Amino acid sequence: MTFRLVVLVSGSGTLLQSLLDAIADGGVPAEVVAVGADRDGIEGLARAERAGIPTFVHAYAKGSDRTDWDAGLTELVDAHRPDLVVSAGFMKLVGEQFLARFGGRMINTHPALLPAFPGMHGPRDALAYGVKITGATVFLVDAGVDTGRILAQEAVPVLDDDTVDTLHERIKVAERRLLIDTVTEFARAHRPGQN
Ligand SMILES: Nc1nc2c(c(=O)[nH]1)N[C@@H](CN(C=O)c1ccc(C(=O)N[C@@H](CCC(=O)O)C(=O)O)cc1)CN2
Ligand SMILES: NCC(=O)N[C@@H]1O[C@H](COP(=O)([O-])[O-])[C@@H](O)[C@H]1O
Repeated sequence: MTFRLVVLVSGSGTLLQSLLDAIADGGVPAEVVAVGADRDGIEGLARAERAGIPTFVHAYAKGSDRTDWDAGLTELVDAHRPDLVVSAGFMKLVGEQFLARFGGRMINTHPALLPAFPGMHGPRDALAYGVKITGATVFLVDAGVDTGRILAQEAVPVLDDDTVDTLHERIKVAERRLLIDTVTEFARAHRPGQN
């Protein structure tokens, strides 16, 4: 039985791509059955379309009811019957309804060594603080902002001449490794004796 992944993205989707490549290479016993986004016109969705993977967009209109948005996202994701939801650069917080359905089986990758530098700007905040070591974290999503149980972490050095972009790119190399390893572990645990 296939281990079904729904991946949520908001941007360029390089983490999604690394997962797709690892699956295609036979390194991850899972399938991406859908890719969802909170905005249209992003490279993350184009990557999914090129790979022939169904996509959906569920945008949040500023000022509208966030609970309704969360319920809509829950149904859109649930329609694809995921075993695991992967937030790979998804820039929206999921709420109560989403977590009632997918709590314990939604992971997120974050570009900092949590609990340091949570939120939307991990690399920028680490650079501004002046730390010499930052990193990547994969964790189980809960109701807080980047407070869920940590599953894997990797340290990444900050270099003297780093910009936010050069630092973020170095962190993404670590994030890709952690994400592939974590998804593989989930998929293996789901199919005991078959891997
Ligand atoms: N309930 C949770 N949802 C999500 C988490 C989480 O830890 N708990 N992690 C994220 C990803 N994330 C960082 O890792 C993150 C994403 C978004 C935000 C945020 O403050 N978003 C705002 C505005 C976003 C926008 O500009 O569109 C919002 O959602 O209103 C913080 C951290 C995945 N979801
Ligand atoms: N707080 C969430 C957050 O900062 N997410 C980050 O967005 C990037 C997405 O890259 P990608 O679009 O190239 O895959 C990744 O670094 C991911 O950790």
